[in-house]
Amino acid sequence: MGAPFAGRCSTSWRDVSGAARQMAPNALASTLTPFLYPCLLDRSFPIITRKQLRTFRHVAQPSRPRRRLALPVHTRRQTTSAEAAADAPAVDVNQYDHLTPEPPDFSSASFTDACTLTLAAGAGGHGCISFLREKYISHGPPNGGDGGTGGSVYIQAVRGETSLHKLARRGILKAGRGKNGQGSLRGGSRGEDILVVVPVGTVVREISRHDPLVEEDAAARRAKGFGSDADEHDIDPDAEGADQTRQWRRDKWLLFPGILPKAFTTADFPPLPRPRRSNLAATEPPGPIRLDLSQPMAQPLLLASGATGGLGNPHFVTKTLHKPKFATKGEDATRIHLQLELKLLADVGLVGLPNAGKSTLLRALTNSRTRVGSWAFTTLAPSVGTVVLDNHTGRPALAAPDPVTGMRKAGRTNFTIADIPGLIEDAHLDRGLGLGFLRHIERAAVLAFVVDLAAGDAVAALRGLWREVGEYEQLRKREVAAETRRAGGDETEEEDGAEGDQGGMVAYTPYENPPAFDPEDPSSTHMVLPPLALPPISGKPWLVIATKADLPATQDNFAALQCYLREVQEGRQPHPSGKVGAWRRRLEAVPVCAMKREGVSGIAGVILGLLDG
Ligand SMILES: Nc1nc2c(ncn2[C@@H]2O[C@H](COP(=O)(O)OP(=O)(O)OP(=O)(O)O)[C@@H](O)[C@H]2O)c(=O)[nH]1
Ligand SMILES: [Mg+2]
Repeated sequence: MGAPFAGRCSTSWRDVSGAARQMAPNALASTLTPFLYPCLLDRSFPIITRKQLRTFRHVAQPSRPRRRLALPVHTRRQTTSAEAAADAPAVDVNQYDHLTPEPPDFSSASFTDACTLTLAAGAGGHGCISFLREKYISHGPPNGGDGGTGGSVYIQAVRGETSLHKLARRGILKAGRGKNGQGSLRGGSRGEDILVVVPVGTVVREISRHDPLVEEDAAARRAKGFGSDADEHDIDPDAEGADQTRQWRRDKWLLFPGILPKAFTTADFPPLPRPRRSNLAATEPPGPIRLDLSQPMAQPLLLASGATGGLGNPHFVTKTLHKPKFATKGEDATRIHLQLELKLLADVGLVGLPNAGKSTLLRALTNSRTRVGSWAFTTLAPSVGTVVLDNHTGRPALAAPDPVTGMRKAGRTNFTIADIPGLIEDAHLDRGLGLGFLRHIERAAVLAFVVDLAAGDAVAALRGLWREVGEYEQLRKREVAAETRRAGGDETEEEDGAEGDQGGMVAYTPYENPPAFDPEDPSSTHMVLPPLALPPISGKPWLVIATKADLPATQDNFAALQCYLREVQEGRQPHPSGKVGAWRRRLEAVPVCAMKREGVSGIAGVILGLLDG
């Protein structure tokens, strides 16, 4: 019961409630509300408890409005079509346009293209200490089951996933722990596996790893006087004292209830069994993990196998010890700290200054609903659109027939275009949104430089864009070289213009055609494949799309751009990237007004020529 309201009003609740009981609720509401509500609001009503107030509120609820009866049809006033048109809000049905969209038409998907993630395999379940108890067998033999193996962590690249934002939010993913063993020799069940689903195009790099078994081995080596860099083959695992460090590890043993911990020092404990790995561990990729999941995977790939479970007490029966009252705990599991980086897979990458019209162009070419606005950095996340060719019927490939088979490639029915946020001058110094988004055009087969003809010198803009792309390429090379050094691989850096490397990255190939596994070769696993070779960015075919050609006084700018490209193609001008072996076979500039879809239809043909040529 709440505290009563204190007040000065002389009317008592009893008077009001007595009156209320005699009146119909609606009548009460209409009669008393003008009087009561001010009293209640300034808390001047005497001794009304909260419960009474609730009762009053219930009584004074205004009744629901009555349902109106439908009028007979003949009594309704018929409105003429002219009147209806005058009353209706002025909506121009032709006003909506895919290229000048309103905010509700913008797609707003969350997008994350890089994140770190910790994956923890499941720990093993504990072994069980149990003894057979049956009628007439009061002290039977030990029958504790082994602990279950922990859950494993798998990864799979699938089509349909487009972003890493869900994983970025999780931070850590843990597989299930194995269940403990039980009596009657019942082993614990396996822990639950987890599957990390990533978009196709994700690059996975291992940052660090916590492997309890490796750390225990290292500790054992140190205890025996070997340096941490001692070769594994130098150490005899069965040597006297090899398991000394594990023997007295209290935390590895489970004791029967009632046994005091001091029994560890007095009882004749067997040596702790050597740590075991589950059989699945043999199929893990060799660490440190570096994967390029550039294809959809038919099956998940194991990243970290669960730890093995502990041993039940029957394992410790000896000639002298018939009823061991101890079992071992399950092993701790591996934890891997990974960096995931998504590099969108698109055939064409749009590169341009902010506000150049990239997103409008993407909307003109595809059904993309990317945001468009007349200010810089409208686009904050990359988006990919698909250009459908000839209504999905495909078109004959332009490439020459294969000299061996004499067959032409299958007709292409579509190609994809990636729109990324705009680059500004000195983006490599982290101005604007930086260069990070260029990772999404790294794998594109063709680069389309989008230049705004109405925003000053188009040639200077093109040179500025190439400068930033060149800086990005240098940055990536340094990163890859550092990563290769960390992984203990080849330290030599690739020469400019040579085949691009992936920092020893292992490209994933579906399981259908696994390379032969050679048990004699320690480096041979089903994952080791030739490194992926991509041409450097300056070696990719490229074109220039000159936007806003509808605006006045842009013709001269376009003519100067065309002249510059012709000179670059003929070798009279250096390539804008400054690289010697850069691509300059067929340089074209396409003038368009993306907002009115003018000149856009020719772009698909030019791009197809570069893609298939
Ligand atoms: N006149 C004219 N305006 C255009 C054309 N293309 C785009 N615009 C306008 O230019 C402005 C910028 O267009 P966006 O497509 O958002 O430019 P963006 O390059 O994607 O810009 P960021 O996302 O900031 O990098 C918008 O107001 C468009 O309507 C064109 O061909 N002609
Ligand atoms: Mg944009």
